[in-house]
Amino acid sequence: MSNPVSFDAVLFLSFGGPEGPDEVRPFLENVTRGRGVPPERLDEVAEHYHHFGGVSPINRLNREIMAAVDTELTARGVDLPVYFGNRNWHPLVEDTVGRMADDGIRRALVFATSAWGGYSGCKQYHEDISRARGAVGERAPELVKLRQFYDHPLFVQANADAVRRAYAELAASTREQARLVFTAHSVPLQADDQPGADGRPQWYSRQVHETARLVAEEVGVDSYDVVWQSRSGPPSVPWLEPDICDHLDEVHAAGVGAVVVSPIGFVSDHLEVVWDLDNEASEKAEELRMGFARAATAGTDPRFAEMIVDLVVEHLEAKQPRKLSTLASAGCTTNGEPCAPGCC
Ligand SMILES: CC1=C(CCC(=O)O)c2cc3nc(cc4[nH]c(cc5[nH]c(cc1n2)c(C)c5CCC(=O)O)c(CCC(=O)O)c4C)C(CCC(=O)O)=C3C
Ligand SMILES: [Fe+2]
Repeated sequence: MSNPVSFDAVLFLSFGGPEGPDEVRPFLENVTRGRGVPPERLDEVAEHYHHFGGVSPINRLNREIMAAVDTELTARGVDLPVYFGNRNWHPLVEDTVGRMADDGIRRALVFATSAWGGYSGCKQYHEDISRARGAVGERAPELVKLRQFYDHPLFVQANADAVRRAYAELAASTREQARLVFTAHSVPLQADDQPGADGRPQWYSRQVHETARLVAEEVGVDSYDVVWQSRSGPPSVPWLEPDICDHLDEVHAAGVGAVVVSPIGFVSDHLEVVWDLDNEASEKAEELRMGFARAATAGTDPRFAEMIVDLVVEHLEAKQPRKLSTLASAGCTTNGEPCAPGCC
């Protein structure tokens, strides 16, 4: 007799990125489809990709995480294949879900590479799931997305250790006085104002602040900042602020001599991290003659893959969630249903 709640695969669902110069434009067009991003912004972002030969590191990094997840699943005795699908570039999630159907997959757990609630981090992944299933039709497997993990202890610890390593990179003379600055992707204020699963607005930014608090606490730093990066859209539309570069001016004027920048908003060192932080923000710090150390993202830490498997096992065995915050972790729904009516 078959177990009604058994799963036969994991789907690793991410953003996607181009892997060659010819792919940059079509990728950007997929990302911004109907989203009101001005063409000048697209030209500018295309340049960032071309600076790296038109190749985003995101797919390679995701494949590395998936390999680690595969090893960890085996180590924990969970026999599930891992499939890879993206929202904006190949392998596209529609094609992957088709392949899963061909392979006879009936029900899969979905890990999306965003820790957060909100439109881009949660609801848009639900839309991806629902669109992919629609494209495949009746044969499509049931897809259950795993919950938001912004406060999972392994995510917090991986980020905290990266912050400690970044402090160690700074010259000893500036280390003591260095300011800890967390960054995450900015979003339009209107998007952040949508109610979350708890019915209150600022679901995304509240979770980012919560992760920052938990990571700072783990590192033992009691004063820090949360700022935003990579804003796009027309200048007339307000987004979360301040931007990291404006913030560097501000802390410099206040006498800060060095910063540790921790991109907790992202799970890997993809293009928005390496361009906007390692190029733009680090250049800005150099202009200001401030010490600058960028903490690693959590994805390459072995604890990140361990956390993914933890989330899988938590779901399979209906365990108590391992979470450090009292703020909710929503996002776990079937076939792209919203977390709650009107959520994110
Ligand atoms: C909250 C958030 C996350 C974190 C949660 C998550 O990880 O999901 C995230 C991740 C990422 N964002 C990425 C890249 C881009 N994001 C863009 C545009 C936008 N992002 C937004 C938000 C977020 N984005 C928003 C509100 C827009 C405006 C247009 C829209 O409403 O959709 C654009 C278009 C150009 C531009 O407008 O800058 C690009 C190229 C990459 C891949 C980088 C690589 O290739 O290595 C990743 C992981
Ligand atoms: Fe949600």
